[in-house]
Amino acid sequence: MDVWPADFGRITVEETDSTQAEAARRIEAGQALPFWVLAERQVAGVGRRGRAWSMPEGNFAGSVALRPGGPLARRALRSFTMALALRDALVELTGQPALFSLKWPNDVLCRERKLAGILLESRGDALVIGIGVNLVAAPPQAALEEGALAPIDLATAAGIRVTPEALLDLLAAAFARREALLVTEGFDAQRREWLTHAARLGQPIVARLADRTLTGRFDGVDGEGALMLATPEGIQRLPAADVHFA
Ligand SMILES: O=C(O)CCCC[C@@H]1SC[C@@H]2NC(=O)N[C@@H]21
Repeated sequence: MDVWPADFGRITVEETDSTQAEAARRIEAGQALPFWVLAERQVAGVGRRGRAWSMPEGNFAGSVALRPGGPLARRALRSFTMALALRDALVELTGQPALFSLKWPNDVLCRERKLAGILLESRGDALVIGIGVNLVAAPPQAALEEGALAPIDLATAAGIRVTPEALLDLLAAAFARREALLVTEGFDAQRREWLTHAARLGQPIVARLADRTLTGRFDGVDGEGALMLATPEGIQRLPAADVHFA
């Protein structure tokens, strides 16, 4: 049984608009960092690129606020740290490592469907990382954007019912462990580990950018977390994109 990481606070709220906004308000109010905030109900969750994130009761909606220090670009590497930590927790809960893979930049998949999303937001010198996990229910495909990866929930995919609190116990411990390793050893070990779990590595993918869509082979992730896409015009380095499986 993992123990709660000593220096992280833990706040549980019955209902909030978004745990991202809740964490931001608490930082503003002087709450000591780092801390986790977990919501039993989240009524206005946000996803990447301003999308809405629906959260049926029983699913996991939580955010961790920390002050990572270092340059802004390196803060974003926590999306890999968090994805690995979430995978650790899910493997520990299910005992089924083969079920879970990682999709660049920061989704956790189960049976190649979207199980969880991670959102990073800066609040001054603090970083707030939000995690949404479909524990008991997934949104209907019709509620998602066209071309979005089909969602799945853990209860259906792995036949196991997990409470948000039980997931947080393991996730917080795994994240604290991996965050400490990121700080002491740097990104490369996590980059390489992330790649061993990456979905569609070496396979065709589609990367949608603000102004164009590129098709190519997913060739890896560089030392700053950018996606490397091999196209007929050569290797393209993409710091940000929406990835779709071809
Ligand atoms: O678009 C994504 O894939 C990221 C989704 C992140 C959702 C989580 S749920 C907890 C936290 N609070 C929010 O409002 N969003 C994040």
